[in-house]
Amino acid sequence: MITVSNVSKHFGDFTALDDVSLEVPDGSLTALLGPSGSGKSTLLRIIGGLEWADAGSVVIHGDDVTNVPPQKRGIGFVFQHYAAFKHMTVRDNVGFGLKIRKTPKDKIDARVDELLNIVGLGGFAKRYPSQLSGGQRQRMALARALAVEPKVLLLDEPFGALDAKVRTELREWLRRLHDEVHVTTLLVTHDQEEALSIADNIAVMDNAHIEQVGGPRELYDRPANPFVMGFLGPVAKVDGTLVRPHDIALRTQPDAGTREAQVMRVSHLGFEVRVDLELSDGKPVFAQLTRYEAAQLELAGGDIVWLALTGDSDARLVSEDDRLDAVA
Ligand SMILES: Nc1ncnc2c1ncn2[C@@H]1O[C@H](COP(=O)(O)OP(=O)(O)OP(=O)(O)O)[C@@H](O)[C@H]1O
Repeated sequence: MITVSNVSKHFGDFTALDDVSLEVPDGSLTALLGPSGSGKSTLLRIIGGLEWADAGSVVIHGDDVTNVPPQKRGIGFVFQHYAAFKHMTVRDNVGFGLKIRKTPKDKIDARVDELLNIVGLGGFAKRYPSQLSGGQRQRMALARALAVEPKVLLLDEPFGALDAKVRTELREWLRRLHDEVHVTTLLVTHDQEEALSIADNIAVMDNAHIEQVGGPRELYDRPANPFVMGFLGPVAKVDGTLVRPHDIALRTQPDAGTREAQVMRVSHLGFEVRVDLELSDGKPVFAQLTRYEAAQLELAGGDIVWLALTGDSDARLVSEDDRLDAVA
């Protein structure tokens, strides 16, 4: 377990972390999720010892490491732009940490072979980093970080510089890798889909604070506040109630509790159909239907429909914040 207690960090008079506490369970893949500038990397770097906290403590597996230098914390790091040794082969890059720890050569070779197989680079040992794709390089970085058997793996947007398709492949690969090696992992990402799809546990950050910690489903279904709700998925606002647009049903007849609206536009997005509407007070709102629901309603621009809120009422929040009138 990593336990962060009451950590604060300032850069001049700017507050990057304000009294932040977090527990990362043993063996979990936990994501630090939040917008740019929310303090995710700063928190990760403080856990790793690359940055000092102004106040608070960091305990890793029972040891207070608050004043321990990074190389003595038992941590593996991977950053967005991985600094590989260009003049060394993949084998030597991955084995580097073991070599400087004076591990016998046969042991290094065996461990590097094992790791290269785990990260799917079995046939690449003799290549140089420049002969790898961006995704392969990041997998090499993971192998190198894992080589010294770290207690904790810290990943700062490890796939951030790769194109969307490779990023999706690598995130699934990371999840499988984690299921295999079980090392306690903290992943910084600003991508809610990435966090929801691979993390066991997500800490949502905003503005130097952790807003909520929970499993993906819990955060999506029971967000603690409008920020978490809006950051994890689309939100529609109907008369001060924030709902997921797929929790809005459209009816062709009024009923108790329904709300009249006019269809402005119907967009077919594959399985999903997005219906943009205008409420009678002129406020925009949108609903997400399945293509089957939409086909049954035969909606077209200009139609008058009635909105009903469906789904779990815990998944709704009440907010008078006008910035959330129509968040796409
Ligand atoms: N060394 C520094 N000196 C001054 N300000 C800094 C320093 N490092 C970070 N900051 C500021 O602290 C805030 C938090 O930065 P941090 O990198 O932790 O955010 P982040 O959530 O990881 O964002 P991103 O996703 O953009 O990396 C930012 O406003 C940043 O400008």
